[in-house]
Parts: sequence; structure tokens; C-alpha cells
Amino acid sequence: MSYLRHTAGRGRRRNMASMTAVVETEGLTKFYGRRKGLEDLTLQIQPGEVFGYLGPNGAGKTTTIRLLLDVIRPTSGRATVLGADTRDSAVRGRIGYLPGELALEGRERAHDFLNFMADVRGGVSRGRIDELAERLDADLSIRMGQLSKGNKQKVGLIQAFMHEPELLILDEPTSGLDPLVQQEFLAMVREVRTSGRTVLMSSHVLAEVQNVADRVGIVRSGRLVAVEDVAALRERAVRHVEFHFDAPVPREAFEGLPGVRDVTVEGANLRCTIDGRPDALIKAAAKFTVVHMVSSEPDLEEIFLTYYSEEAPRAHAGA
Ligand SMILES: Nc1ncnc2c1ncn2[C@@H]1O[C@H](COP(=O)(O)OP(=O)(O)OP(=O)(O)O)[C@@H](O)[C@H]1O
Repeated sequence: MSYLRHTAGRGRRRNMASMTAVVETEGLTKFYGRRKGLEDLTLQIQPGEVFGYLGPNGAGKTTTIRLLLDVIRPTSGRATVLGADTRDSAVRGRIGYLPGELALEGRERAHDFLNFMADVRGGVSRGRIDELAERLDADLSIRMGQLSKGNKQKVGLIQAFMHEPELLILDEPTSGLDPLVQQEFLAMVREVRTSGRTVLMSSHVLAEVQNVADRVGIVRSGRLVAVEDVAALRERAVRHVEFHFDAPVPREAFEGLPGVRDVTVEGANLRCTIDGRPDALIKAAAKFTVVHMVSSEPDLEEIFLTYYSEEAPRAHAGA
């Protein structure tokens, strides 16, 4: 099946009247004068789903997010969020939003700002803010204008998460966060999913979302070029594998196995690359005595770039 065919067109054929989708767009298009921001986006995001929205700079991610939040209005097409038209302001309180560029300035301290936001939203305990601040290792005593980029991002995340919204829309949420805090943030996203709530998060790179997203959409030059299940991508991804046996093994036993390539045998050691499922290789290896085995994490970025690079977008379309 063509991965590229599995994209916007397929979404368009779905029943747009479906009431279950948390985010639903049809032919959503935005031109800034003559400059294209987004063209003909048809997409559905389901409840409890974490959707990674990926693309290079200027692809149209922020435009999409701003359209969903009614910060800007579409040139054509339509979108609903939590079952309501994006223009329906009543839905806003049910969404947590992290903008890509946070304008947190001034002499106010971060905790005063967050307490204010909590009051505006209602129903957010002071303990909840402290809990999130602790998890993200955020110092809320600093004045907003003096916050580092990373601390600004943490304050932005706290205000997005604190009222436990049904939908989180996060524009480049990991930007500026150190690796430990990124891990904590991803844990928070998983908790949102576990509670049946929904997340749309944008990123430049698959690696940032691959461990948390259920599906990824890839947008390029204002067009959604693919939507993929991360589990399916993982199955197709390339892995480098090494086996160490208790005695030398014949190379022929591992050559020509489905999905196995670059086979190197040196005595009792085997190295190879697997495309997709490792099943055939494991069954072949099991005929010998395995002492030790190492398998690299699947490199989804590799497959991502192979399938969706601008230069050769159809290279694997029939795979
Ligand atoms: N206010 C605006 N006026 C004119 N053009 C705009 C405006 N906002 C965005 N664009 C253009 O629309 C296109 C999509 O931009 P957008 O900000 O949505 O991309 P992005 O995927 O979020 O990129 P980045 O990762 O750099 O934030 C780009 O060509 C951009 O220059």
C-alpha cells in the first residue's frame, strides 16, 4: 500500500459527521495574502490519542494550531475541536495550549502569573501548580522577564496542563527543555493519554515524539503528506542486531532470511541489519546456542527521512 495514499485523501473520505473526533478538519486552508500557510488539511484526531504533528520550519504546524484555536481564521475549509466549531469560545476552557513563542515578560513572578491563570480557569488547586513545578523542576519565584528560555517553557507547560484539559495543543513543547525534564514532560503526556484525554503536539523531529505519540502526521510546505501509526513505523524501522554464539556459526544460515541484510559473521559473532520484524532472524539464531544478543533501538528517523524526504517522496510509495 502506498504510504502517501494513506494520507489526507483517506481522511477526506471518512465521514466528517463523525462525532467522536476531538479534532476534525476538512479542507482547512490558510493563505497569508499570497503566501501559503496551510492547504487543504483534512485530519481527525481521536479521543485518548497522542498525535505528533511533524514538519520542518515553515511547514505549517503553527498555522494549523492557530487555526484550531481561532487565533487566526481560515481562508477556506473548516475545523471542529471537542465537537464545537473553532469559533465557539466556550470550548476554549477545555483546551490547554502551549504557544510556540511564549510572551512571558515583566516584573510579575512566575507563581503569581500561574495563580492568576488558575483563578481565571477556576478549579485549580495551588497544590497542583506546585506539583507540576516540582515535576518539571521549575523555579516559580523568578520574575517573568528574567526567566530563561527553558523556565519560560516550563511555566507555559504548567499553565497548559494545570486544569487537566480534555485536549492539550502543544506547539514545540520540548523546545528548550533539558533531557531529564523532557522525560518528565513525556511522562505527563502519557498520563494525559491514560486518563482518556487527547494531545496534539508539534515537533521538528520524530525522535522527540516517537516514544509517546500513537500517530504522527507529517506536514511539508503547507500540505499534510502522510499520517502514520507509530507502532507500524516501528515495525518497519531498521534495527542493527548482534548475536554472540557459544561456537562459530555458518554465514549461510543467516543469508537470504526475510528482512535480514548486511550479514557479517566472524567466528561466533553475527552482525546484521533487520528491516521490519526480527522473527525470521530469531528463529534462525535459535538453532544455535545464543550467549548474548544486542539489538539497537529502531531508528524511526531513518525511515521517516527515507519515506518523506522532499527529494524522493515516492521512493517507497509502493513498499
Ligand atoms: N503572519 C504571517 N504572515 C505571513 N506569512 C506567515 C505568517 N505566519 C506564517 N507564515 C508563513 O506560513 C508558512 C507556515 O508557517 P508556520 O509558522 O505555520 O510553520 P511552522 O511549521 O510552524 O514552522 P516553525 O517550525 O518554523 O515554527 C511559512 O511559509 C510562514 O512564512
